[in-house]
Amino acid sequence: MTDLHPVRRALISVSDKTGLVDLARELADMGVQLLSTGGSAGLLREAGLEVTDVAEVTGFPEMMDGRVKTLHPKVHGGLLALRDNESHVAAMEDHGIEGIDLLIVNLYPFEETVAKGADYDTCIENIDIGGPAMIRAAAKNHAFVTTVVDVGDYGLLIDELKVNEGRTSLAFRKRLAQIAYARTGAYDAAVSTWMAAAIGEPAPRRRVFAGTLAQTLRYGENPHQTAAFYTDGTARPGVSTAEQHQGKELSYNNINDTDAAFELVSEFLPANGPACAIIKHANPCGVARGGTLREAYMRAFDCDRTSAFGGIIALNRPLDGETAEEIAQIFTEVVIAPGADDAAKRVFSRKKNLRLLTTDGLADPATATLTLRQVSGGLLVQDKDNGRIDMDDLRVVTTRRPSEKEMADLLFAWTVAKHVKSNAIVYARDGKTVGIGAGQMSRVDSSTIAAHKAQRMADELGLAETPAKGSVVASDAFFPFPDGLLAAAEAGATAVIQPGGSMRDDEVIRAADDAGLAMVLTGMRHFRH
Ligand SMILES: NC(=O)c1ncn([C@@H]2O[C@H](COP(=O)(O)O)[C@@H](O)[C@H]2O)c1NC=O
Repeated sequence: MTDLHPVRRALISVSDKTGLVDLARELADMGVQLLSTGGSAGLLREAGLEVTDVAEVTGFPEMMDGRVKTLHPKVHGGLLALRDNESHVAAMEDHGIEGIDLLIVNLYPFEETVAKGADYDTCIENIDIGGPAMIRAAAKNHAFVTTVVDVGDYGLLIDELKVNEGRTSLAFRKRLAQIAYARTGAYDAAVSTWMAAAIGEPAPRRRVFAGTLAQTLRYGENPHQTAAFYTDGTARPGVSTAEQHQGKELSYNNINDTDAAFELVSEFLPANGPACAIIKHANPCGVARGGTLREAYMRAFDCDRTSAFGGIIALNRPLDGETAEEIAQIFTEVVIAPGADDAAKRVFSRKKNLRLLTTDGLADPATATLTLRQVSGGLLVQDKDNGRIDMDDLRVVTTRRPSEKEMADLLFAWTVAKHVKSNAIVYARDGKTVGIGAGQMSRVDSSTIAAHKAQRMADELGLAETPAKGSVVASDAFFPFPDGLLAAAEAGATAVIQPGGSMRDDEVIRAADDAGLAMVLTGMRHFRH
């Protein structure tokens, strides 16, 4: 196999024409002959470059609204022919096929068209056929042909050609071929995913997921694991789309925790007041509302000062200077917020290791997206838990109704519990968590841990009594027995929110009545594993 292969003839057919003229000019200067399709050729000609229309090569005009332009043996033969195979060379001579050494194609903007919410027919018309066909052909023949599918690779191509005096190396062509197949694969993944949604197919027989490398990571969850971060093109505000203002690169665990933090704080609409969530190991260790952002942060911090050290902080409003000053008092890994003012940025510039991320708004908790989890030999796919309840969805099942204040705290605690790993128990009072029990195999243990954390908060802050006294408690799933509920009552909770639905609901409700608790059932569970 020849290693360095000369580029004498290039076919250019691009939808995104960014950087095209500059690239083509460089190629022309190197003596490369340019072939091109309608719009691309027009642009190059306007720029004064000499171009041959593909239609002239094929002998057929572009037709059917561009559905057929390059689908012709003169194009595909030129891309696929093995230059060192006698019968291929003979076929080229017999049929007047000239080799194409370089293919520059980017595809109809199908993904962007879908993202804009275009109608069915418009999406269909934006499925590129000729482009992927050429890309796959050229990439298969990487022994001789160079395939460029990303505008971002134009510079690399020119450098490669300059270094090798108008030729490309096999290693370079192989690398670009891999990128090319990933591009056509991702393109078809987008088409099939869109079609599944369009025809209402929730579990298509074959499912393809695609991602674009956003960042290679120094390591994974642990230093001996390699890792990388891929984005799926979704424009959702959050860790994948945020702007990083300072600090070193995010790690695997940072990305995971920042996502958990921002998704949680996004539950709290800015119009309903400032809110803050502090996350450690993907679980909240403090969540609070406040009159100001600073107050929301301080109240969240007070829930579990020990765990908050080295945490990830998410805010539902743009970060201001006074909140930044407060946050800067201890070591924090990441702060994410829908904006940050100059004063805040000035404060953080003193903390070189702190990463500040700003987003374009909050993530809509009601958006229907998918979550994926890998198991050995497969992927579990489900809708993201975007279930939400309000006051009207609650069923009061105890003799005593929750007071208005209890009701507000119940809904707050329930919202937080949705973001805590199961079994989740959350104590809350006055719009702040006062004890969170996460990820235990027994609900009673989660209850006990949450109560213990509340007591520790009392000790740390020098409070006269545990803040669990007079709190409310949320449980992400039903209490199978009265024991978990009684543990909460013993800790001082006065009202309970839980899904209900246990075989022993009657027993649990009786126990609540006997303990003087008010209890509401949501009819919705929020397991999170
Ligand atoms: N049908 C074909 O034979 C065909 N060949 C190339 N294309 C696409 O046409 C676009 C470029 O068109 P133009 O140069 O006319 O702006 C590229 O995105 C390319 O992938 C085609 N269009 C759609 O399939």
